[in-house]
Amino acid sequence: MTSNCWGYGEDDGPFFWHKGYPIAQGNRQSPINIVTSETVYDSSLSPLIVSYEHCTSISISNNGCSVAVEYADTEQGPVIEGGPLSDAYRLKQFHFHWGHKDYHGSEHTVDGKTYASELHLVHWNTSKYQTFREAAAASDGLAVLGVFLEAGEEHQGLLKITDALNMVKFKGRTADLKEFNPKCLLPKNLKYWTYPGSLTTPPLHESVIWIVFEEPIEVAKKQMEKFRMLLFSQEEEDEKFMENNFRPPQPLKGRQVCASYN
Ligand SMILES: NS(=O)(=O)/N=C1/NCCS1
Ligand SMILES: [Zn+2]
Repeated sequence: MTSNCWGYGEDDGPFFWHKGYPIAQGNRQSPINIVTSETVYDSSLSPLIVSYEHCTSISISNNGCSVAVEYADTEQGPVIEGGPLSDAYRLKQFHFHWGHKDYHGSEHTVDGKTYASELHLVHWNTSKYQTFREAAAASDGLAVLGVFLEAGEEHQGLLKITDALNMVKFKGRTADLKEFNPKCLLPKNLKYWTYPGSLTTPPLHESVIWIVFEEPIEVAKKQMEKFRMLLFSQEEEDEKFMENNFRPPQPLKGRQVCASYN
């Protein structure tokens, strides 16, 4: 399985990834099932500080496995710090994972419960590393915020994203998306779980400090349906609808999941 021939299909999906990426069977893989009765309240976890005031989003694109909004890599960019983080981590991009139907689609699960989708806000450690690429391969290089999406009321802040999806229907398409501040996509309550894990897509680097919010955000069914009209395929290829682009939970291998609340 070479670098760019992985996917979510029957013959290139998550159960095959270990052939090209042996780390898939490593000791700190993600996602995981969060067993709430086994999480441990860590009173040393300070509040997470989300400083998204200067949000220079650039574009929204269909990269063939998800839809991602990219941010400019500038000193004044949006950052997170505090919580389980020892350094400042700068927002690089955010993207989503979702299912064929609303009952599944998230990557992390909570006591076995799946959600319709999961938003990942991907940040990199600019205190210790020079580039995202370098950070993505380092054990403390990335911090990803995970937000669960469940079907319910229309999400006003997400409208700017779901209304732009028709411009990036095909793999490889990119469209301008300026000044989008993703703070509106975070839940009201920032209680979270945190644990050491990995990218959930190849190369599956074990470089992520995961921060998964307990409270889901609500999005309308029609907004979820817009994600499902995206395609894994390019314009001139046979249509393959982009759905079920999630990796199932991986073995915990003795890791401790900490809770920011008691
Ligand atoms: N889903 S994820 O956020 O863990 N995976 C990624 N791969 C490249 C950038 S983020
Ligand atoms: Zn992701």
